[in-house]
Amino acid sequence: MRIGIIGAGAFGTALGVALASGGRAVTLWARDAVQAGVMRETRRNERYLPGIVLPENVSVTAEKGDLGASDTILLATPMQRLSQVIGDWHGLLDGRVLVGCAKGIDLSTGLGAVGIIRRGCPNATPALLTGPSFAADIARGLPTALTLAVADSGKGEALQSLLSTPALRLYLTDDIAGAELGGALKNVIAIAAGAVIGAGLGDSARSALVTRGFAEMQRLAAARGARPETLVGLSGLGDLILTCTSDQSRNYRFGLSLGRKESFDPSVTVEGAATARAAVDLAARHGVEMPVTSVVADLVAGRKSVAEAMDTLLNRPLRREI
Ligand SMILES: NC(=O)C1=CN([C@@H]2O[C@H](COP(=O)(O)OP(=O)(O)OC[C@H]3O[C@@H](n4cnc5c(N)ncnc54)[C@H](O)[C@@H]3O)[C@@H](O)[C@H]2O)C=CC1
Ligand SMILES: O=C(CO)COP(=O)(O)O
Repeated sequence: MRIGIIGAGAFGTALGVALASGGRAVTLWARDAVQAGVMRETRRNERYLPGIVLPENVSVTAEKGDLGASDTILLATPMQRLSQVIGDWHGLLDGRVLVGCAKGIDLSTGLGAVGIIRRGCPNATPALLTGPSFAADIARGLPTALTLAVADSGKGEALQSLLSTPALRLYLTDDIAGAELGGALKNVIAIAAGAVIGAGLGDSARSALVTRGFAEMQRLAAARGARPETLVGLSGLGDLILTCTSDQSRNYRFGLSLGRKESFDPSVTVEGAATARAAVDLAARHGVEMPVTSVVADLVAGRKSVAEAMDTLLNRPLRREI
């Protein structure tokens, strides 16, 4: 069975490498025919995943039809592009097993990856692959554990074995809302964590912010029907810890640049920037307080400086912890 992957960026390529190294045949689709050609020739993706060699059983293509042989297709494009990708590919995708790999909340609908897949491809079996994993770690075959969220547990188990390898260990859940929101909101908190460190406010401040940020992630997730235990699992707390503490994270590095008042390459995918805005809207709809997310949205939009954002948080009325 050939696994298809749409999106030959860092994560799509890394998953292709990991699955192929685990013995699966993979078709990796890149939207740029020139990039696909270079990848086929050099067996590398130097722009997005430098230093990694593509195994022979990864076939790189820019032809959509080449994905027709794959019953299971991973969607590895950024969140704010997913709706468009599903629209472009609708004829080929509907009815297949579609695994969303994007972390975020769609700005125009407030939906997560599974919600976008369900809306665009009602006859597909949607799933979400999320959790703590840097593309470079996965591609190097380092041990990684992720959450696979699938509503139908029978289909979920089949997919879990198909996408697990000796180094890539998938844990199954049917809590789609919890998995979607954990992965989406941790990126917003990672921007805040980076900003605090970048501005020189210290590790104690970062820990406070990450913990209070986690409290608001849990509040919004509960309001959206997620199970509390999902938020303390790999897709929530696990990914929050990783992203708020590692320079490998683009969201964290973007936060660092805000804190240091440095510029940041706008072509780099920073999912938490748009998701902060989307989460503020969602929180307002549910009457949930999200002060950290709200100041991140202000920071990203240039409405507040890091100093003003910290003042806003520190001047909130004192309250009980829980
Ligand atoms: N890089 C990482 O370590 C991880 C990334 N993710 C998630 O995976 C998703 C994708 O991220 P990355 O691969 O890292 O981003 P990236 O920036 O490395 O690559 C994005 C890819 O999507 C393609 N793309 C963009 N718009 C497209 C469109 N309309 N149609 C087709 N292809 C399009 C780009 O050409 C590029 O190949 C994000 O939601 C990210 O949060 C999840 C776990 C780890
Ligand atoms: O989702 C990730 C780690 O789990 C990747 O984080 P960044 O998108 O911040 O690089």
